[in-house]
Amino acid sequence: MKKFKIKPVNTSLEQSLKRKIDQKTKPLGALGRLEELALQIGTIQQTLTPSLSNPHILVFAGDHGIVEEGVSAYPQEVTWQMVMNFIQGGAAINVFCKQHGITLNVVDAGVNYDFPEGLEGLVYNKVGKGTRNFLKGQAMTIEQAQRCIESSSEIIKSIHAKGCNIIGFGEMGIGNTTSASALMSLFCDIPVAQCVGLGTGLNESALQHKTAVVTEALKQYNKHDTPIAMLATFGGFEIAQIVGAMLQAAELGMIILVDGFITTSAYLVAQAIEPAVRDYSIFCHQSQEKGHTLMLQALDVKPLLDLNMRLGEGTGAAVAYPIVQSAVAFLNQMASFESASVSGKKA
Ligand SMILES: O=C(O)c1ccc[n+]([C@@H]2O[C@H](COP(=O)([O-])O)[C@@H](O)[C@H]2O)c1
Ligand SMILES: Cc1cc2nc[nH]c2cc1C
Repeated sequence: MKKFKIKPVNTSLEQSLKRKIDQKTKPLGALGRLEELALQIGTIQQTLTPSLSNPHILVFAGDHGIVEEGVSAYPQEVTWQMVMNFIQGGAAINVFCKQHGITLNVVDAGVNYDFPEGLEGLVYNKVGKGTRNFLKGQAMTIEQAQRCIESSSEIIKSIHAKGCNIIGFGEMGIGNTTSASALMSLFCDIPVAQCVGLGTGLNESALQHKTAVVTEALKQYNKHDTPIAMLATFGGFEIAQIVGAMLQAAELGMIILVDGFITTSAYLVAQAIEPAVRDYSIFCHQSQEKGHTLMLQALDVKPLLDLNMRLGEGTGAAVAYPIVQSAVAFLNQMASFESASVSGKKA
């Protein structure tokens, strides 16, 4: 198994960054969460003048054998059809990436479809044509999970080599909220019923069925399983590739933008493998998918946005990006009390 060397961020600059933030022409603390972001980014980059360069969002796509159990409101072919939509520029994530100057890459991590060769904008990294139904055995082999992690880490290295220092992750995969719910229940130790939600839009009776499917599947869990074994048993190829991508991005000191419910489930696995991935991660939004609130609470993190979104694709990360830009911009560009000759707080 590939080992990632993720350094917890060095906090020695924290005091100087705080001082710089406090000297800006504003009441102390008045930029709220933007101040926390500026501090985090300055600490990640070890500078009082951080910058964001060549932002990317990667959408990992994969199919799920568990859809045989009737756990999604949409048919499996939507996964490949949406991949084509991403490539043609017509999805929500295309619109938001274009709006904010973010480069979008789409990765076929394991879609159950043979894409024609040479599609521009598609990264061919298929590890299997969809996972197996995890009600009937492991979704993928440990070897496949490892291959996902290793191959996606290579994708991140090549993007980093193009000068990218901030990267968001999104996903596309009919059925993947079922995997994410199973992972959440295991990694957060939260009862299944609180982890399962409507996904793309189930009705009440289908929700009960989905809950029963996850409950039954989790009987396979063995408490001696490693995070990789848990990922292989209940995950998806796109989820596993996001795990490798996050770990590699953190090793390279990049800022990681975490999207919604499924992406955060990948983060749970990444953090279980290497806890220091936390220092590099920004939790962009609170998805409307039921389990996401508890998942974020279990992680003790507060997302930047709560817009009732539940799309995935990295859309929460894309919409949060300008907020991250604002944090870096105020730190670099605002005047200080001294430079602008503004009186500071009364003693
Ligand atoms: O990101 C989220 O929070 C989110 C919440 C619910 C659904 N989704 C998207 O919907 C798909 C999975 O839903 P489902 O019902 O098929 O499991 C998948 O393509 C996800 O990108 C995404
Ligand atoms: C249409 C559609 C678009 C999506 N994008 C991410 N998940 C999705 C699920 C569906 C069904």
